[in-house]
Amino acid sequence: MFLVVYQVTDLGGGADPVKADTSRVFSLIEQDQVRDAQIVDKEQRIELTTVDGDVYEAYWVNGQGAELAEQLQASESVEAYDVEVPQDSVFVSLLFSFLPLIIIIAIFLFIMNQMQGGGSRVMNFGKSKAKLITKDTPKSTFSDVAGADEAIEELQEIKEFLQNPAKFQSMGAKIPKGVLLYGPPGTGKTLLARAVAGEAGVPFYSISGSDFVEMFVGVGASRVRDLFEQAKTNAPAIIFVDEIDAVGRHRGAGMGGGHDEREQTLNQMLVEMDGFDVKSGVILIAATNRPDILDPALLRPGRFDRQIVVDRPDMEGRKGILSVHAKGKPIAPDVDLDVIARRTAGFTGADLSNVLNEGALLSARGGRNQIDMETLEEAIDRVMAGPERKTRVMSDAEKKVIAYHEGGHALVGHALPNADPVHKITILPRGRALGYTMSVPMEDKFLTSRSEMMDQLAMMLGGRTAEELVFHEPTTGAANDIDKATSLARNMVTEYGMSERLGARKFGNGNTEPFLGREMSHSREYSEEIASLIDEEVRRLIESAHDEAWEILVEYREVLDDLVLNLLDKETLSKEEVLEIFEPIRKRPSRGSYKGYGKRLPSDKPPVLTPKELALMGPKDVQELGSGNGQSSRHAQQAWPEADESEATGGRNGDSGREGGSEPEDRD
Ligand SMILES: Nc1ncnc2c1ncn2[C@@H]1O[C@H](COP(=O)(O)OP(=O)(O)OP(=O)(O)O)[C@@H](O)[C@H]1O
Ligand SMILES: [Zn+2]
Repeated sequence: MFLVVYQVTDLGGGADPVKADTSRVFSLIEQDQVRDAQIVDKEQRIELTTVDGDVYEAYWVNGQGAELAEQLQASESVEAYDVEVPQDSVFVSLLFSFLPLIIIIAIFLFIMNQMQGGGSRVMNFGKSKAKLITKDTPKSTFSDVAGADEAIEELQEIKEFLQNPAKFQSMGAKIPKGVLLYGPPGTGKTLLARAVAGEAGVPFYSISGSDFVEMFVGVGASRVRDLFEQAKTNAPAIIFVDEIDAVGRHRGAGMGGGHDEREQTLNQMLVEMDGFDVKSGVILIAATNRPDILDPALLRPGRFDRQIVVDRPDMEGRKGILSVHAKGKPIAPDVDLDVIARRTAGFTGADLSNVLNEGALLSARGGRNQIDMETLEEAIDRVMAGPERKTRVMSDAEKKVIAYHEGGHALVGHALPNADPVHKITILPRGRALGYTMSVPMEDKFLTSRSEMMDQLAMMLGGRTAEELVFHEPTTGAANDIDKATSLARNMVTEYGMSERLGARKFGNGNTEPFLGREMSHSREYSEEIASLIDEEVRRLIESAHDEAWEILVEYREVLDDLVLNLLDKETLSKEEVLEIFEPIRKRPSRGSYKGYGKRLPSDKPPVLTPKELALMGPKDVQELGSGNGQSSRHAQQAWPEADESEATGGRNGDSGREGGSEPEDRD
């Protein structure tokens, strides 16, 4: 910073000054030899240019500065002189006094950042603020959501409230403050929440729980406050918190006694929820796929006390979702959405929308102007197992092993009475699988019987068994099958009470996904004896399934060879082609009755008939059934010959269809 006295001229012009004695400088000035000068007060230095153009530099002692200035001013030859008083700017001096503090804070931030898992989040949390909370008024309506009729019905009330809060308030109606949507990823929870806002025409504030947690200390809680403030000023409105489990986990259950930041955020959310009431016209909708780990405080009355399941769609639902997403796409006339819905058991809405999108991409790439059935079939395979890897080169020997392996699955499955029909076999590598056999259940199932599980076990082991039988050498290809078979057998013993020796009891088995502290208490809820008994029973189930697969494959070795030849030739066989090859196979009889009753004798009385079954029977049969004499009871037994073995068992609902069936039998 220059303190300019008089006018500033070009000082010195860049020539290097010659060092001169102070006395010389004084005398030069006195003799009017100096043209201009620059005084640097702080350094007690003077730089001068003589009338001859020489440049000198000299230092003076403290106090001489004023004298110099006086002399310069008095001198007649001096055209200009300049005093420079270098002074630290306010900013610089502040910087220096706060520098230690700044360094400390920087180190602290750095450490915090490291603790939060690295990255440069601290540096850009200003940025993330912008995208963290999004606000819009969605255009979507309930008609964009298919296959979730029950959820929509439940949300109807919320929509009506948001459309006219005053009406509900004047009636003193109790409206839930919070609605929790839970279900697997991609089932349309976000879509539903947006549809409520769209239907009611209210603003939709959205934030994701994991974003909260990723943020920097103390910010999470204040963001929650912001969010509620904003929503309240724009009420009626919806606040949508996706992945609420990220903040709403059981408090104090994290590693090392809990995550402070998360807890603060959660507490703030609870405070906000308690603080607003129906009058505010704000409704909180949260989504999670882990409702089990939520802090119970969140689920208490007055908070998320309305809970709605959003599950994988059933066949009708899948068809509906497919039609929603087919809208606006050029679908070829040969496309039958019914067939596609049937083939996609276990798919979520997101998967199905992917199928149509993949179909559109494939068609565009292939230069077609319509999406046809064949393309959609290919799209299903892609969504199910990743894109076909045509480039992967497989040796002929490996191809043969894979063909026998897949053939083993298919043949065993076909020979068993309860396995799902084979839909397709391929030895084309896809995703992580080297080949797969796809079987499709006839209908969505919510209960799986013991006999069905036994058949599934044998089918799972069919691939490995074929390798053993044909090559006398198993490969790594069966690892995934073995994994699945083991967990199924283990579940049968420890979850579904299907072991005769252990009875209908549950044993925590660590098979369920471990979470929080629970994992530990899970591992041992029973004695060593029980543990080894469980192992023995699991082993028995697997062994008997293995034996069964072996028997079937030995019996139909010729059919297996035939199938393999065809597979090596065509790589993919359709259902019809497979059925033709399997022509000689006779289905095995139903398996022997379940002995798990112990001393208890099963009733020989058949179950009641459903109205549909009654309608199918002639009037004579009904009469006989109703008459109650010995003869009719024998008749009834014949009408239901498998009375004592088709014992329906504790169901795995929903995903059972996928478990046993349509998932690729992976050979990785
Ligand atoms: N029931 C449905 N009807 C129509 N489309 C659906 C349905 N479910 C999902 N989709 C499609 O899948 C996409 C993803 O669904 P969405 O994001 O709503 O799932 P989500 O349950 O919120 O998933 P996540 O738990 O991963 O957040 C939607 O944008 C929509 O295209
Ligand atoms: Zn396999």
